[in-house]
Amino acid sequence: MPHMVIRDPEFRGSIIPKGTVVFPVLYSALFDPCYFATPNTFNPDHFLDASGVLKKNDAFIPFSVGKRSCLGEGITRAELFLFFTTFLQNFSVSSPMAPEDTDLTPQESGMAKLPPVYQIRFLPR
Ligand code: HEM
Repeated sequence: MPHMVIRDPEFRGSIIPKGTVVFPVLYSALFDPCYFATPNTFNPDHFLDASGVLKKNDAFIPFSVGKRSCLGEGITRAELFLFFTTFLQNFSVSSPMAPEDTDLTPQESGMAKLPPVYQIRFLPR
């Protein structure tokens, strides 16, 4: 989302004049190799410590940060939790292909990274 600076802040040695429109690029944090060992691959270890316990990753900011961060973050997190727990309680998920043969490389598409088309099998538990 575009934002406009309301003062003349200094950022990394440069003054950003009041009124300048700034586009925060969340991509630069969400794919930062300093915080994600393999930023371009599906890797749950990005969010687990050495013991397999969930850990907070400061660069995981899909809802942005600060005063104008997403107002819907709470409801979105709750919905995702309810959706996936209900879903996994009721279905077994598998792939008709061997995992190593499934290419999950995102297809670039302007503003977003879209997943490629692939098949998944859902079996009622
Ligand atoms: C996966 C789902 C969602 C993601 C990843 C997401 C992400 C974002 C991001 C990145 C922003 C911009 C923050 C900024 O400008 O710094 C934003 C703003 C906003 N989002 Fe979401 N959002 C999601 C779902 C929702 C939902 C479900 C709602 C409403 C129920 C919502 C309401 C808003 C509102 C009102 C803003 C503007 C906040 C402001 O400008 O003060 N979002 N969201």
